[in-house]
Amino acid sequence: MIKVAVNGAAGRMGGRLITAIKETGGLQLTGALEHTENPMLGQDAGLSAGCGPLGVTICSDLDKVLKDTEVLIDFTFPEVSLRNLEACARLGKSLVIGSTGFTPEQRARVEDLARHVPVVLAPNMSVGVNACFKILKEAARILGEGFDVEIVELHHNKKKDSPSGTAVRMGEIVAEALGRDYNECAVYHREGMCGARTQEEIGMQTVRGGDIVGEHTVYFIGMGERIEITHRAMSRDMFARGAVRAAAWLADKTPGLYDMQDILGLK
Ligand SMILES: NC(=O)C1=CN([C@@H]2O[C@H](COP(=O)(O)OP(=O)(O)OC[C@H]3O[C@@H](n4cnc5c(N)ncnc54)[C@H](O)[C@@H]3O)[C@@H](O)[C@H]2O)C=CC1
Ligand SMILES: O=C(O)C1=N[C@H](C(=O)O)C[C@H](O)C1
Repeated sequence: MIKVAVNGAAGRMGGRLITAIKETGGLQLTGALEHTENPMLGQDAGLSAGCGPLGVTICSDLDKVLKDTEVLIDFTFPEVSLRNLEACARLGKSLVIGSTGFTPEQRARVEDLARHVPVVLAPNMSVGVNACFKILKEAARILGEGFDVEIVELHHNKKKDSPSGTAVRMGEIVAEALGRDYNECAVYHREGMCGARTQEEIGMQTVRGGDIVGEHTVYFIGMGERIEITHRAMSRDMFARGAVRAAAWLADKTPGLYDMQDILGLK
């Protein structure tokens, strides 16, 4: 049995992760962690997730949980995931990070710490989105400079980071395939007499509302024709199943920074 714990256990993803661990053979839930102020502290993690009692109490003692855990799964915030990665590096534990919104400096710190322990960092754990990443690279390569690229993402009204980690990754993939630097060509805002779009820019648009789980469309807009590559998430379960698959995959890996493309054999 691979011993797996979840950080952010009472969150939207936390509940789905606990359910996915319960439903996956060969994995055992060894801990459910939450913020010290979370009202679900002391509750059974399975009851909180809605999948029946599991005998694991939601707590905030990271070091205690890590002692009896091989892989931690963390869907919270970049600052929290980084702090937990430092603890994992200290104690020799593996970490799957689903949190999004990392700054370049935070991402560099993850890369640094991943020299000591195995880490998966992926803005989207779904098979469908990772297939889109592959398709986008090929589409950008084929379509080249003659098509304007615009990316639109839609998410629920509680999402804190913008654009989504997935949309940024899509922008990076397209930019790289076109020989551009994403940080230089991404345009997040257009208002007033801002002038015509340049050929190089990649427009990044964000929509927030209601309970949208997550939608991403990359538009390749040419003269007289347009290609739209869209992924729509209908529930959070496939993100959770992807993360749990990543945790099982990571259990026997050597230290290093991996992503879902490694796990799915897409590299
Ligand atoms: N990589 C992927 O496939 C996906 C990534 N995400 C990302 O996962 C993250 C979480 O998303 P949601 O679950 O929707 O958010 P959420 O806000 O519902 O859950 C976050 C949980 O983390 C807890 N938390 C905050 N600080 C903590 C701390 N110091 N220690 C322990 N727990 C702490 C909160 O109390 C909350 O329960 C976001 O960054 C989101 O973008 C979401 C879905 C899929
Ligand atoms: O916050 C979310 O909900 C999601 N976040 C991820 C992202 O930022 O890309 C993945 C998914 O779209 C859901």
